[in-house]
Amino acid sequence: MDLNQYISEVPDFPVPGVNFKDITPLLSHPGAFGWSVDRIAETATRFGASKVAGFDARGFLWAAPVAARLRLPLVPIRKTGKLPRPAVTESYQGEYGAETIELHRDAIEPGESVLLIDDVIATGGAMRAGCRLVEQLGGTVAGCAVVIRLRGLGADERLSAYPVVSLVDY
Ligand SMILES: O=P(O)(O)OC[C@H]1O[C@H](OP(=O)(O)OP(=O)(O)O)[C@H](O)[C@@H]1O
Ligand SMILES: Nc1ncnc2[nH]cnc12
Repeated sequence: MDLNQYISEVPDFPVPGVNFKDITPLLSHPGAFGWSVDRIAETATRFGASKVAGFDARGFLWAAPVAARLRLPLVPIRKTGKLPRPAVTESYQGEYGAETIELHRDAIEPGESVLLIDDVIATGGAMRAGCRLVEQLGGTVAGCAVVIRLRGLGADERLSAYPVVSLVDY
C-alpha cells in the first residue's frame, strides 16, 4: 500500500516554513485507513505491548481503533489542562510551537509495557515527551508507532533510546 497518495502537503501551515502533512484524505479512504490501523496493530503485537497510549488529538485517530482491535487498554496523552484528575506533565518544543502534555497518574502501572501511537513524528519532541510521561509512572516504552515520520528534523537523535516504526517516511 502506497500511503503517500493519501497524504497531502500544505506549504507554510500552520506557520511559514512548515510543510504540513495532511492526513485527512487518508481518513476518508477506508481501505487505506484500515490498512494503516492494521499495520500499527501488528506493531503493538510484535512489541508485546500490554497498553496503548495515544496523543491528543490526531494520535487518537489511530490509537483508539488499534486498542479496540487488540482488546488492549487505551490511555490518552492530553494537552495541558484537559485531564480532570492528578497527572504527570512534560513540556517540549515541536516543529511549530511549544506544548505541554499530561498523563493521568493512575494511567500506567509500574512495569507495564506501552506502545505510544501518533500520526506524525517531526522533531520527535512530542513522542519523546510522551515516552518520558510513561517512564515517570514506572512504565516501559514497548515502542513508538506513527503513520508519518519526517526525516532531518532531529527525531532520530531524540528518540534513539526507543524502537520507532513508521508507515511512510519523508
Ligand atoms: O515531532 P513533533 O515536532 O513534536 O511533532 C509531532 C506532533 O505534532 C502534531 O501535533 P499537534 O500539536 O499539531 O496537535 P494535533 O494532533 O492536535 O493537531 C502531531 O500530531 C504530533 O503530535
Ligand atoms: N509537518 C507536519 N505536518 C503534520 N503534522 C505535524 N506535526 C509536526 N510537524 C508536522
